[in-house]
Amino acid sequence: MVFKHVLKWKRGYSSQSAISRVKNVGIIAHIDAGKTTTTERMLYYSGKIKRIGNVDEGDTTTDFLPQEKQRGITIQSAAVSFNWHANNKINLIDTPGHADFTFEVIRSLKVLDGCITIFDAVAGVEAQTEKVWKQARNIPKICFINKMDRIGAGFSRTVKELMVKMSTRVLLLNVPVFRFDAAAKISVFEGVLDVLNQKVLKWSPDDPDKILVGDSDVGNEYRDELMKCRESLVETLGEFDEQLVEYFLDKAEGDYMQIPADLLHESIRKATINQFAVPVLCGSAFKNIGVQPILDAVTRYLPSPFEAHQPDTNIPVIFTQDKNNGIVVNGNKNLCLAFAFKVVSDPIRGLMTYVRVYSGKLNSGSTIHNSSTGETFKIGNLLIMHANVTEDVKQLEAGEIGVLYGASVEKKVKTGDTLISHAGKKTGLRSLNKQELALKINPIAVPPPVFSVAIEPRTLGNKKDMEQALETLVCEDPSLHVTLDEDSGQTLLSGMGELHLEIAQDRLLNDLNAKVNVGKVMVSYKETINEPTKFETASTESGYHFSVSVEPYVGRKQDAALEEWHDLNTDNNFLVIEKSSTPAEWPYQISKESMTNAIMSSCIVALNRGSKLSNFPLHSCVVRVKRDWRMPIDATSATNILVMSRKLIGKCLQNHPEAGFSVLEPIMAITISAQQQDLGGVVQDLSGARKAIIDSIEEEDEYMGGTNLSLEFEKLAECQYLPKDPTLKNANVQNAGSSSKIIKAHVPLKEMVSYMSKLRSLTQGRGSFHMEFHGMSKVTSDRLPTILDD
Ligand SMILES: Nc1nc2c(ncn2[C@@H]2O[C@H](COP(=O)(O)OP(=O)(O)OP(=O)(O)O)[C@@H](O)[C@H]2O)c(=O)[nH]1
Repeated sequence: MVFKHVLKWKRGYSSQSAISRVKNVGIIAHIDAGKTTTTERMLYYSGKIKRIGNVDEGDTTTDFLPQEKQRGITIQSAAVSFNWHANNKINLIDTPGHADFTFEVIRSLKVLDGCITIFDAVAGVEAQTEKVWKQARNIPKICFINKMDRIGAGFSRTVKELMVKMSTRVLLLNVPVFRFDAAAKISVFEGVLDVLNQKVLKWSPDDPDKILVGDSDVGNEYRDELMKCRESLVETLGEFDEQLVEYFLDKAEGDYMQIPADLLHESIRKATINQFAVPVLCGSAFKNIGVQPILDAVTRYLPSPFEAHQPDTNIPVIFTQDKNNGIVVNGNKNLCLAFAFKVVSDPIRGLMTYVRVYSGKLNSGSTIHNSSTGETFKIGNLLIMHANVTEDVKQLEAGEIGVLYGASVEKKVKTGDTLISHAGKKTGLRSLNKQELALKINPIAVPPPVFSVAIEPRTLGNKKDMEQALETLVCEDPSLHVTLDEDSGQTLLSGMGELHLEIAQDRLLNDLNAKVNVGKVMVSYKETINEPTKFETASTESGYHFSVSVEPYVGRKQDAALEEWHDLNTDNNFLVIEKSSTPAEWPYQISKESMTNAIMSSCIVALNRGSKLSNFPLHSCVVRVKRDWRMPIDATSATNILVMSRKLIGKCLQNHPEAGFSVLEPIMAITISAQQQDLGGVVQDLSGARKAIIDSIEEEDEYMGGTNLSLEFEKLAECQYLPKDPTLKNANVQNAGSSSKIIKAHVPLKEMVSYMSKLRSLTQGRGSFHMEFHGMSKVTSDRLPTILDD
């Protein structure tokens, strides 16, 4: 397939003006809000696809994995590039909404400059949307209130909830327009009132290409509404934009209707980029209503790579704009800084590494330095992705998202690595100084896994293939973890939830053709240490001396002069190396990084093996290396340190009394929506059989989420002009007599296995729930025997 819009776009856009027309945006929301449906319409209206696919028929562009088509849900983020109005290029990532795939969202957010947040107008602000909104805190957003065609859709109710729950001001760019169907006695959603251009836009329900644009004079029917919306918009912008206030008072003579749309566009753009407020639009993606205005808003208000929040780095750097070279780090126009955010295994190309280039240019065939691993190698080919279709390119420029692949890159780059190269053909990396080569973009935090399954090869001969397939799986999705229990020889695959593991298993068996047996889903328990162990010491005649202890992690009281902290990036464990009396100049032949990496590897293996109490991996522990450590000056390998430190940690754990450890279990925060008549059964089941702690039960209409709601935004929401929600009346007629309640509780994960089917039977399918990891908690003594028996 050839994308004519891609070809039209003039690549090689080093000039400032071209980069400023690129938008790297993500589409985020709770499951089923309509992200993929909206993405599909955007692709259609941009001309990128000729036919609209639908989630329910399994033929959308971005949900192309067989598992996505079968289940009608997004599992992996898919990137598509398209143009909007000739010169604006949008690189869009459709992200999954299910909580089990949160890591997929987090890693996409890391490389995005702006977000479109989608809300289901009936469900309002849902739990996962709140969560991803917080994760995207540095990223400017626009909001789309979708599913306005559904009975019970509440535009204003959702906007109010949005303001209060997300603590944000809103800028209503359009508001819904309804037609009253006298025969059915219901209000039917048919378009929007465009507040800036003072127009009514109506779409034809049967023909996605027809927009029935109203006259610029909106007529008496909508004039009053338009005035109120404009007044509210200008008043909100006026709090932020003095120039707009001046224009309003002087040139517009205090008339909200006299402010030109262009002036408002610029003001909204500044307010959005500075995260003073979020623009809000509405529509129904499924009915093809209100999608084009989202694309206008993306190109007008979301930041270009120039204006976006630049990434956080290990060493402070200065990002500047250069007329000819785009974004430049520390004034070095030849330095290319890129970040790997995803690795995918492709049956033809092998491992494909998705990167975002932040500065300079990444050329195919150039030599790059992976500053996260210290390795240097040549890169092969470069691609730009359009969902599952590829475009070969010679160069990726600052602001672009593309893919590296080829034998020379395979296994040399993993998710979260920083890549550095130099554009100079002759000198290459040699022209970069030590600091530039050590520059790292802060990696992506991997959430802890809560469920596991045991995996075993069907025959001994399948073992190697199994290990390779698991390696590929974890390389693609670092939120999956593989651990090997050395005593039992059992391999465990752990993930974020039941669905996450189900999909991983599907992929393992069907895509990677692993011949394995998979056990039943189990909760991932951990254990922790209650007080520090004794120091265990090893000294050799050849000059090695190490003393190690294991202690509970109680926060990071780092004293940089005395000790160095290293995050083991798993199970909240850390390594602390106390500073020895090493001279300022490192005297040893092996580097400090090699020594540290060897001890870190030992910590991970030894802590994973558990203690005398159980063999659950240790969590929230600190391995401390006492300051009297030393090693032979002329040692050339870190193997001795690796073996020695692993044995010492094992000894610390084995010599510590069993009572000095506690088992930890994952606790989940759950939010259940149930109707009044089902409430008793649901609450009884939760607090009885499931050992839940019920935090609150509230009326759904009054429910506004967490306890830290900002009073300031509650007040602002009261003052914000919001039109009436006529379809709420339709819903009230249909749901007369049944009010919904929201139950919030904390429950051990063990008690929530297969809860969906239980809730269905308790509520006759009317209830729904959302669950997210809250934290690890010590298992009480009454429950411990059952867990250890399990
Ligand atoms: N009535 C109505 N249904 C919609 C609308 N938009 C989406 N849907 C339906 O809502 C369901 C979920 O849509 P998706 O586009 O898959 O939602 P999503 O947010 O991408 O879902 P995940 O990626 O799995 O989180 C599908 O059945 C869609 O047909 C809309 O505007 N109106």
